[in-house]
This record gives sequence, C-alpha cells and structure tokens, in this order.
Amino acid sequence: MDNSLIIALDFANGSEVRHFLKPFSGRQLFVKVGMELYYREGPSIIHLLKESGHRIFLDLKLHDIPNTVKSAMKGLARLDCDLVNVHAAGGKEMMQAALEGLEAGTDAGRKRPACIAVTQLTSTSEEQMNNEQLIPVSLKESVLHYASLTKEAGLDGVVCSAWEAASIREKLGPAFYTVTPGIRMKSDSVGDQKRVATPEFARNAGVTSIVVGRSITRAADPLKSYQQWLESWKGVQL
Ligand SMILES: O=c1ccn([C@@H]2O[C@H](COP(=O)(O)O)[C@@H](O)[C@H]2O)c(=O)[nH]1
Repeated sequence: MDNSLIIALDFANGSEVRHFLKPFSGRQLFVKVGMELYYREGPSIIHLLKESGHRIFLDLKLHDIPNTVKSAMKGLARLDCDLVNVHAAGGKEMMQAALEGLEAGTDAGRKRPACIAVTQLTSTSEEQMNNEQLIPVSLKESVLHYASLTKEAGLDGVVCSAWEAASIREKLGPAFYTVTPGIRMKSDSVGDQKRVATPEFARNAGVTSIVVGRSITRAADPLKSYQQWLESWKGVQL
C-alpha cells in the first residue's frame, strides 16, 4: 500500500481497459476500478485484472444502512481485492458493519481487503460543504472529524485530499492510510476536482498513496506519462 501510485481505470468497458493496459504488459500495477467500469462489467473485470497480477482498489464508496453494507461487503470480499471503501458519512455503525461483512466474506487463512472511508470528496470545496451539506466548520475540521471516526470504527484509513493528509498523519499516526485523489501536474487541467495538489506536495505531506486518473489514462502516451508520474511521486529518476 505504501507509496503506491494507483491508476484510476475510469473507462466505459473492459475492451477500453484492455486497450489501455496493452503497453503496460508484464508490469504489475495498482489499479482502481470505480463505479463506471464495475457497473458495466461486474466481477469479470476484477478477475481479468487479477489474472494479470495487478493490485486492485475497488472504489464503490458504499453508503447505506449498516445491514445492507455488511451484506454487500460480504459479497465483495469474495472478489479478493486489495482495497475497498465506504463513505464515512454513513457513520461509525455502518463502517463497523462494513468490516464485519469483509471479515465474514474472507476465506479462513486469507487477509481481508483493507477498508478505507471517503471523508469529503476531493471535488467538494469548503463553500459547497458549508452551503449544501450544511456542515458549519472548516473543510479540514470536517475531514479530520471523519478520519477520527473512521479510525474509531477500526478501518484502515481514509480517502482525503493531499491538503489534509499531514494533519491526519499527525493526529492518527503513520500506519493509518491516507489515499489521495485530486492529484495533478501543474500543467494539467483540474476538471471537476476542487482540492488538487501536485505529486511532490503529496509526497512531502506524507501521503500513503496517490490516485491518478485522467492525467494518465487520457495522455497521448499513457506508459510514458505513467513513468513521468512515478518519477515525480517517488522523487527520483527511474
Ligand atoms: O474524493 C474522491 C474520491 C474518489 N475519487 C476518484 O479518484 C479518481 C480521480 O480521477 P482523476 O481523473 O485523476 O480526477 C476518480 O476515479 C474518482 O472517482 C476522487 O477523485 N475523489
């Protein structure tokens, strides 16, 4: 998990994924499968990626009543992904239920997938959070509150922006994962993200892993772009 660069495979279907992955043949990547791809392809896309030896973050952001989340996680555990997630806004009881489901669905002797919780989406600004969610505190306070709740529930870490990662690390310790999307090179377009940061900033903030989607998947040469991203993230010439 530590220092991973996770590629968000936000593609419409499996054949687009296969086309994207062709130049990466022989490399074992850490990839993220989100709603767009999973809702289209279902478990078969996970099997395909696992056959090639890739590590998988299944980013379905579960958010429902505890009983439903528990049962859903029991089913997802059977896919044997490395990382899954929920929304912290679902509450402590729901997060504990997610873990119970994962443990119940993991075969004896195997490690359950790590489970993290989304604090505030990286596409959310403080203004939006105050006015639309009616949360009357700073965005950082809200993220830190959700992160503490997530740790109390026994989960392994959070999804947050790189801007909150150092405070979370300071408060909850370095073993608690901070997985950060919204990462952009200075020249990249920001798109719908609000709380963006460069890979260098994320590294200096002590982030556990970064998630990069469009900057790599929509690049003219995705393999070259991935290598440049790896160098910026690791801070060394590879
Ligand atoms: O707070 C969040 C949680 C998840 N994401 C996901 O990460 C990627 C980011 O893609 P980019 O193209 O690099 O913006 C995407 O799959 C989101 O669903 C997030 O951005 N923020």
